[in-house]
Amino acid sequence: MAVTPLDLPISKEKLDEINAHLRTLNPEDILKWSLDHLPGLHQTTAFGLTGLVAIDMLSKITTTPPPLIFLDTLYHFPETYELIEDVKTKYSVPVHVYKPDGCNDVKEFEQKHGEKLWETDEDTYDFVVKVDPARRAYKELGVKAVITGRRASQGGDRASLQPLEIDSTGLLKLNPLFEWNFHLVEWYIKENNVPRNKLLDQGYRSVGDWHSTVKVAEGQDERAGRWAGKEKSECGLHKDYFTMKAQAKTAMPAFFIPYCGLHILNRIYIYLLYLYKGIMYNVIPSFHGSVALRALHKPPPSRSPKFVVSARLTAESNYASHSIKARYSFQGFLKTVITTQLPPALSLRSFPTLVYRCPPAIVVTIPDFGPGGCNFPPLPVIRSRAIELQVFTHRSFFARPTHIFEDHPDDPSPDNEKFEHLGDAVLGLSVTSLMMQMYPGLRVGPSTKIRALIVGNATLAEISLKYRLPDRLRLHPAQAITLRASTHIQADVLESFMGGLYHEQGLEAVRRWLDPLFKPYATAAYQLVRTQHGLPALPTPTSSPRSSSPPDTAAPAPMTTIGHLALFNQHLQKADRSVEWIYSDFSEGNDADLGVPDEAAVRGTKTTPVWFVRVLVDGEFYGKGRGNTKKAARNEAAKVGLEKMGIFVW
Ligand SMILES: Nc1ncnc2c1ncn2[C@@H]1O[C@H](COP(=O)(O)OS(=O)(=O)O)[C@@H](OP(=O)(O)O)[C@H]1O
Repeated sequence: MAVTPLDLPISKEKLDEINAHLRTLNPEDILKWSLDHLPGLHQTTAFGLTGLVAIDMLSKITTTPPPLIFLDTLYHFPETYELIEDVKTKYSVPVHVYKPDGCNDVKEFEQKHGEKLWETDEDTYDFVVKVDPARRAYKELGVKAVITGRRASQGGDRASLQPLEIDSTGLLKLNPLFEWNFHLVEWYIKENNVPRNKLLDQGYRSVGDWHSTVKVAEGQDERAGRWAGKEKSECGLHKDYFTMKAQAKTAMPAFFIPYCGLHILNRIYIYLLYLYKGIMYNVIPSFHGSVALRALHKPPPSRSPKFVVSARLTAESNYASHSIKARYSFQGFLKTVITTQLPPALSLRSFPTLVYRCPPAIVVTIPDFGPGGCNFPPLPVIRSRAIELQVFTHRSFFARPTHIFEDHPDDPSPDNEKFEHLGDAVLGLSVTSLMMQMYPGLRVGPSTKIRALIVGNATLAEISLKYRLPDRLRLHPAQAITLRASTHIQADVLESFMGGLYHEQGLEAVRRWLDPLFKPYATAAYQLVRTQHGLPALPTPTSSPRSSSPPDTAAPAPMTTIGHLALFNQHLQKADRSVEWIYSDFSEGNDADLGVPDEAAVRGTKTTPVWFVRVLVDGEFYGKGRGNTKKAARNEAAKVGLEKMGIFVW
C-alpha cells in the first residue's frame, strides 16, 4: 500500500482523526505508522526505560531507525553516559548530542551561569540545558516530528497524553507508549534484553540530572524521585516553548564584576544602573567581592549596542565613597571587561545618559562584617587531635587515588573528604533550620534560593579565609599553592571543619557556632531574594545585623523610607515605563526649575545637605521631594508619584 507523509501543518480535525486511529494500534504499529507518515522524524531520548523500549521496537521494524537526539545537560549521572555507549553499540543508531549553548563541560557552564543554577534559577536552568538545545537540534537537523518516551501513567501533565500532539511551535510529538504502565515497560525491557541504566538496580526508577534525582522507596510513584519535595514534575522540554523562553533570563549571560577594596567599608549599598539595548539586569551579590548581572528582559530593538555598568558603592553615611564603572562591548558574547575604581567625587550625575531611561536601581545590603573576621563568632575547638588532623588533611597530601570504594578501618592516611561530605549535610541542615527560625512563613522556593546564596562556594570560601582555615590544610607540596588558592578547596575545608565538629560534639555545638555566623548572611540574602520577587525590602537594621533580631515576616512590611520608593519602582517596572530622576543639592544653584523655596531652612549646609529631586515618568512630571539623602528625597517624590498613579499607602 502506497503511503504519503503528512502535509504540514495539520488541522485540529485531522489531528483528532489521526489520534482516533492511533489509539486503536499497539506501540509497534504506532511506530510503523510514524515511519510512513511523519516527516523529519527523530527520537528524542534521555535513555529512560520508555524510550529504550521504543528504540528496541524500532530496531526490529526498520534498518534505518530515526536518529536519536540526546540533550546533554552536563549533569547526568555517569551511569547514563555509560548506557548511551551501550545503546550505540547494540543498535548502531546515530545519536546527536546537544549541550547548553557554548558549554562543553560543567566548568564552562558554571563560568557562564554560576554554580547550582538549578537552585538559584530553575526556569533559566531548564531553558538553558533542555529547551534551548532542543530548539537548536530541531532547527539544525530539520526535525519536524519527534518520538518521545512519555506515558499517561506517569501522571501530572501527562495524565491525558494523546498518541500524537502538536506543540505551539508546530512540532509533532509522537508518544507510542502513551498507554503503557511502568510494569509493562519493565517487562518488555527484561524480556528483550534491552540495555538499561544501572541506577535502576540501586533503587532509582526515573533518572534525570543527578542533582534532582533520588531513589524511590518500594511502592512509591515511579517519578517520585524526580525533583523530590518540589511541586515541579517536568523539565520544561514538554512545556510551552514560548512560555519557557519568556521565563528564562537568558538574553545575556550572567557575568561577574570583581571589585576591590569593598571589605574596607562597613555597611555598603550597591547601586547598579545599567543599560544595554534597554535590557534590565538584576544584581546578585555573591558576598565575595563580586556582583553578578543577569539579564531580566529581552532588549527592545533599537537601542545603542553599548553596555555600561555603573556600580556605586556607598557607605551608609557617605553617599560618595566608592564608584565602579565597567564598560563592556559585546559581539554576541562578552568581549572586554574593564573595571576601574573611580574617584569618590564621581557620582551618578556623571552618567546623565545612563540615568535617563534607566530602570530603577536595585539596592543590596552586604552584611556588616569587618575585615579580618574580627566580628565573627570564634572558631570552636575540635578537641581530638586525630579528628583535627583529618579535618585539615587534603586527599593530595597522601596522594590518594580517587577510585577507592571503601577505606580500610585502620586507614593510616585518612583525608578530609568524608568530613567534608558530612559537613555539607550539616551545613544544609543548620542553614535550613536557621531560616525556618528566622522566617517561619517563607515558602520553599525562595528559601531554596536564599540557602543557595548563603551556602554557595563563594561565601564559604570567604568565611574559610577569615578563619584562616586554608592555611592549616595539609596539601601535597607540589600542588599546595594552587590548591590553597582554589575557592573550592577553601570552601571544602570549612565544610570539613563543620563535619569534624559535628562528629565530635554533635549538632548543638555546630549550631551554636553557625547560627550567629550565618544570621547576617541570611538577613542579606533574604532581602535580596525578596527584592527579586518584586517585594519591597524590609527595613535594614541600623545596628550590626548580628545584634538585630530577625525580621518578623508574619507582620505586614511597614512602609519605610525604602518602601514607597521600592513600590513606586516596582509599579513602573511592571508597566514598563521609563523613570527619570532630576536632582539638585541646591548649593549648586541648579534648582531653579524645581520650584525650591529660597529659604535657608530648606537649603541645607555642607555637612547636612538637602537634596531635591523631581521625578518624570515617560517624560511627564509625577512628583517632587526633598531629603538629607538622595534616596530620602526620591522616596518623598515616589510617595507623590504613587498618589498620582492612584496608589495610596500608609
Ligand atoms: N535530556 C533529554 N534528551 C532528550 N530527550 C529527553 C531528555 N529528557 C527528557 N527527554 C524526553 O522526554 C521524555 C520523558 O523524560 P522524563 O520522564 O525523564 O521527564 S522530563 O522530560 O525530564 O521531565 C524522554 O523519554 P525517554 O526516551 O524515555 O528518556 C524523552 O523523550
